[in-house]
Amino acid sequence: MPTALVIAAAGSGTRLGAGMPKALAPLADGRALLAHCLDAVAAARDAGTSLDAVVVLVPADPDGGARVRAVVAEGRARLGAPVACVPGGAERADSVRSGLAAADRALGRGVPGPRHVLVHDAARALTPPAVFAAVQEALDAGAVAAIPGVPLTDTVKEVVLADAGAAPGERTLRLTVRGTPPRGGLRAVQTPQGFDLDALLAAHEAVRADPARDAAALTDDAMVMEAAGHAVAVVPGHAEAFKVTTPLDLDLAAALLARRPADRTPDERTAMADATATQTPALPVLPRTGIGTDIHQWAPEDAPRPLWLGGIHWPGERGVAATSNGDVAAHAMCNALLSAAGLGDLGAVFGTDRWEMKDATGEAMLREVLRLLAEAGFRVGNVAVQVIAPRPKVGTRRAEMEAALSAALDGAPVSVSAATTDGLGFIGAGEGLVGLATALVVPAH
Ligand SMILES: Nc1ccn([C@@H]2O[C@H](COP(=O)(O)OP(=O)(O)OP(=O)(O)O)[C@@H](O)[C@H]2O)c(=O)n1
Ligand SMILES: C[C@](O)(CO)[C@H](O)COP(=O)(O)O
Repeated sequence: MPTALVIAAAGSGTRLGAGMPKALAPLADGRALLAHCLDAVAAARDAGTSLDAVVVLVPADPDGGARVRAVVAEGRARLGAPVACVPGGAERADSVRSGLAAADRALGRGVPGPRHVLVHDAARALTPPAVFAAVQEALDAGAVAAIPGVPLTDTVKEVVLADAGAAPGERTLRLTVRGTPPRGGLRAVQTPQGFDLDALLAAHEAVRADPARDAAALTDDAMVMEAAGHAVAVVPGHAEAFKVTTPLDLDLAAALLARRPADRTPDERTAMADATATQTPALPVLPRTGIGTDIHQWAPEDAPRPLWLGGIHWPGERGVAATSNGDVAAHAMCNALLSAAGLGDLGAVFGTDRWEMKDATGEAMLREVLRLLAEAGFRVGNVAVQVIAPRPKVGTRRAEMEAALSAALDGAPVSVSAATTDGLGFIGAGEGLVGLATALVVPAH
């Protein structure tokens, strides 16, 4: 599919306060934010994202524009696609509209089939290749719009200005809470945002022609598509796709750069890590172990349920009482992995507000835990899980369980074992069964 990338780099960076256009602001290694963004695009391309044209929106003022063009000139060879620089507008939406027109020209009209565009913020300079890939995959699968999103970690309030209670003449306006949207249904969205190019061109044109629309209120391009009535798919984003907006974000960027295996010498990396250590908390450097358990009651004889254990179905075996599929092996593994990464446990992660995970299979939970681990900078070393129950006979299907559980963890080694309790305790009495797991995780970089 012909695909253009539009990089919005025309902003002034008021909130960063660097005294220069944000695209030029140096990160910890002295290189401009936009240079890092171009590296991220090159890395995405190397990892399989296909790009046929790149448009970079540069500041409209001649001096800032020339300096940003110079950064593009230095990085263009790494992109492996024709690159055009176009002056941006007053608001991000104005800039993007100019970029889309340039993308339209660059890809050419009359090509059979859809043309795609990825709209990316230069300010999300450290976005990992996986985010580009997820957006492009969704477009290739037929989505007209696809955006990366991450679950929220803060509770969000809708607030209103209220001066009730203010003394006469008091000028202070107070904010009061109007409501609290359920957090499980919210996502913080990132870029690149991917679209059918012709649909996005038409949607931007429609909002531009609407005098009631304020360009400053159009904070992303998905909104423009939503206004035109298009469905917008959400794919997994990544914590490292954060937007450099305030000076604190530069500290986070410095910490990330110090741990990335970029094309720097070991001495350069050590120097950066030393410089960063004074500003940011130490990053994990050692393997970490974790422990997890899960216990379920057997389902009552008069309300039978299927048994899922170790990622596989056990026909003919009595299932467990649970709202999920009750896979104690997978759940114990999730707990052990979260414990190893210091991310809490299943209750904390999937508790009451991750409604999209309700009724999830054990494998889906493991995949989500793996994603959370990656976000926190860890990959899985290995997991050992033991089922404590007189039945089913785990040994007969151990290899199948190990294969299913390992597949859910992208191939990380999983070993499965089993034990009984010699008839003792609640397990021996046939009340329920236990999953017990240990996990080792290691820093991803
Ligand atoms: N008129 C604008 C405004 C923003 N952007 C780009 O849109 C992205 C997201 O905007 P933001 O982070 O808000 O950047 P600034 O507008 O530069 O920052 P501020 O709002 O603090 O001034 C940035 O990569 C920015 O360069 C743009 O191309 N044109
Ligand atoms: C497009 C965006 O990055 C999605 O989160 C965001 O809306 C840009 O907002 P900004 O205020 O222009 O930084």
